[in-house]
Amino acid sequence: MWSARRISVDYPGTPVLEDVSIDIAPGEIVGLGGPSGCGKTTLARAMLGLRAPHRGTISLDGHDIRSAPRGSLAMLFQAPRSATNPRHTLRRIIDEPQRIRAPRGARARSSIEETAATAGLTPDLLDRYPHEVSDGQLQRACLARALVQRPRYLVCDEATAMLDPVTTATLARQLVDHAREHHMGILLISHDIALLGAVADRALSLPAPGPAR
Ligand SMILES: Nc1ncnc2c1ncn2[C@@H]1O[C@H](COP(=O)(O)OP(=O)(O)OP(=O)(O)O)[C@@H](O)[C@H]1O
Repeated sequence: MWSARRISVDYPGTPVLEDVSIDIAPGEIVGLGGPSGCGKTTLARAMLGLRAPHRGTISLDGHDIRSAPRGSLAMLFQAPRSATNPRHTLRRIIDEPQRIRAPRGARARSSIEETAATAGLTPDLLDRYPHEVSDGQLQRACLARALVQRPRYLVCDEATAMLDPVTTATLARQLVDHAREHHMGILLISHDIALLGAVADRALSLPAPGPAR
């Protein structure tokens, strides 16, 4: 179980999250909505251990998130072009987490092809550079990069916002299938209520920012 328990997070001079709790079980897809600026990305960053709450705890299987094994959590961002190196092929982009952990090796190579296929990428695209593929194809490479280490939990932060509805639906379906098969929990952040309704097991909403909070 991946949990935030009664967390509060501030940026200097800006209280963002106040007493927020959330649990995500293995294989569960939890939607997170709410108006712009309400703190969805901030909650995701806290859940990933990238921003410490000033109150409350974040844990993975009951242990503090800071001791989570490397590769157990992954994140898929909104804009693939700003999340990838334009000088690297898609193959190298997908391989990046493994290159950091275990340089070279046949096992890594074969899992790239496999993971790319899971993310809906055909092998002929793997030797292309980001400027030679569409946004949707590049986002699939980012998804493959996120999945290549078999994370136990994944955050998707508006990850389909720049894709057309058909590509979004296909990508979401592939992601859900993967999550079910590998018992991977997903925190799915989106403004798209229809997407959350179609894909999430349940959805939460953060309140609007403002003095009333
Ligand atoms: N690094 C930062 N420093 C200071 N304030 C920040 C920082 N990052 C975000 N904020 C502020 O925190 C609040 C919540 O931002 P956050 O990005 O978490 O909201 P969000 O719900 O994800 O918004 P959106 O739906 O527009 O992406 C906003 O008021 C934002 O301006």
